[in-house]
Amino acid sequence: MFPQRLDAPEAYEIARAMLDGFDRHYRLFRSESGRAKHRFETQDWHAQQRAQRDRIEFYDLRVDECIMRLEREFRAHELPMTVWQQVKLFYIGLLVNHHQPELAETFFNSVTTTILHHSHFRNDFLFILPAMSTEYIECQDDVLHPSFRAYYPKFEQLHEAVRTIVTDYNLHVPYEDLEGDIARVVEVLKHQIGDVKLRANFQIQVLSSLFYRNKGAYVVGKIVNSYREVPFSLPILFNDDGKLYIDAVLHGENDMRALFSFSRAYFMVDMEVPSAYVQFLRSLMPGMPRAEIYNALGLAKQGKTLFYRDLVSHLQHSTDNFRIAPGIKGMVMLVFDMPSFPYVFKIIKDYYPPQKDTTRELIESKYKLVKHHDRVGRMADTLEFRNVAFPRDRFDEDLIEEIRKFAPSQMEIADLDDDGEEEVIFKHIYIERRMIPLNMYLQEAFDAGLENSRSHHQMEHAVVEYGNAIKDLVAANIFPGDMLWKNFGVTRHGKVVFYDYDEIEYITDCNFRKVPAPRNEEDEMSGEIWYSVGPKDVFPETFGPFLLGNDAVREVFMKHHGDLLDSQFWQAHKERIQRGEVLDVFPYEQEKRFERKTR
Ligand SMILES: Nc1ncnc2c1ncn2[C@@H]1O[C@H](COP(=O)(O)OP(=O)(O)OP(=O)(O)O)[C@@H](O)[C@H]1O
Repeated sequence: MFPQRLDAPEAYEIARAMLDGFDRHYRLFRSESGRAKHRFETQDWHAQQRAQRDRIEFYDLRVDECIMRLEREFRAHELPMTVWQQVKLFYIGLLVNHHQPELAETFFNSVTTTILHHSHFRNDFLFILPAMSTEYIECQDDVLHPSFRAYYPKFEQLHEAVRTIVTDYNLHVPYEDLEGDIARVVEVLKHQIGDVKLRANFQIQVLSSLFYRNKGAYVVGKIVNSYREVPFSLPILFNDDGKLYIDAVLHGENDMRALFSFSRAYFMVDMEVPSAYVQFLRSLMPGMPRAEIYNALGLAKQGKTLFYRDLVSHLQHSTDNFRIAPGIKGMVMLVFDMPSFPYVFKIIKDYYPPQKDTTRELIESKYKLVKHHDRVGRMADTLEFRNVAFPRDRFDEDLIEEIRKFAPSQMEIADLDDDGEEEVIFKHIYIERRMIPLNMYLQEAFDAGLENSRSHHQMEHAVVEYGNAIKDLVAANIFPGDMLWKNFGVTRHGKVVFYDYDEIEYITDCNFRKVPAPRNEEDEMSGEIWYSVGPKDVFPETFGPFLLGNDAVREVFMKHHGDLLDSQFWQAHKERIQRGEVLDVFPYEQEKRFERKTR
């Protein structure tokens, strides 16, 4: 109901207090992101990774603070709905000319749903849809610092233009060989522009802030010529002498999507108007949902809001049902999907088989670990929802039965909004990108016959990528725990990504051991494990029998990744991590990197 009169005396003050809460959040978020430049310049990689982790918590902390203030000053949970409706109108008024209105609306939703203990479903005082536009936000103060900068060189001035672009970021560290780097960059850019006439609008646009993550800083931009746009990114890294160099030119939508993938840590970017960054990035990657772009920028709550809107809209424009996900069922997770929607939904079961010695809390803590950790392109990010509702009539019966059987505590079926239609409400659910489970991908190749060169290549690719995925995880101090094929998926770009987190451990917490030699014949003949095994003991040489039953798979695996069966490999990495070394894991293929004299 739209209030006819704004007659609640406290409504304006509450709206003001909420916006103050949000503004404080964004100020802190932005300054932490802004400090990434200094951490990069001083090569403080541990601090960079710590900041990436810590920043994820900022949002919930600020929401809690804001709720405490509203309770203290206004006894917020006792306020009637008529007051909240007026608060919302004042809040909208306060958002005129705001630079992050879409984030502030989401903040409003987070605060009010917590205070009112309501589900997200169809509350007319929430921002179910955005009230404020984010189009063209740039303000007068920002004229000197627009979200992106445009450079208009002539073809023969490209070298100077790239030099200006790079030096405009004002990094306080010298380059090892800037002119050489620029020459290499220009060569690739020229190739991308192609042998075409440069039109009057020919320009290079770059986002005004660098994108920082781990040990890299990235220029992100596009070349515009007539109606054609070529997205590109320049990764800037440090050499061993503490000098900078440009490592590659990434170009085209696929390269950009790999850079911004859901399987990597969030970027640190100093942004006054995040929606302008998102709009620019969307023009580089039209196929990437805005939700995932917000996530990649560290604005995960906004990502969640947009994801939910996309899902609701998808439900309105589709007719298929939620069903049990294809593949081998999980022992601790109940997984379902909808064929027309590229995500999977995961609920923690209430009961697990005896070999899974775990608890709901432990499983949640493992998922949280992954959220906070550098996912190095090898672990899928998850969105976490509580009390989320979907239409009952979009569920397959056997899925409902499966949930009733294995996760009854997680599901309620009710008509929430009294419209005569039932909803299925999930207490707690994880959502992540759908991939092809690696066991199914391999099976596809086996079924087509490995004598067929295409299927052989598919099998080989899967096995090599699987090993690469494990090695990247190891570099980032992650032991996947359960390394069976079924726990990995293949993305649309053919990358292998891990998604089963319930047995994940830090490499540094594991003891990598060789299987001891049998003490006697009895030991040798025993089918049982006769030696003592601690809870964190891992025996890499025992991985083989589970993974390598197929001869062709074994051959490829042993050729490329035999070291994974050697405890020494794991132990050496553990020691390296304990020494504090941070390895590079590049969000692009090795072949993309420039040849350099020293590296
Ligand atoms: N992101 C995904 N994309 C596609 N399928 C998935 C995805 N995540 C899970 N699945 C499917 O659901 C199954 C179970 O998922 P998951 O491995 O997360 O559950 P689990 O209970 O932890 O498994 P386990 O029994 O190995 O511990 C997978 O084997 C796979 O078939």
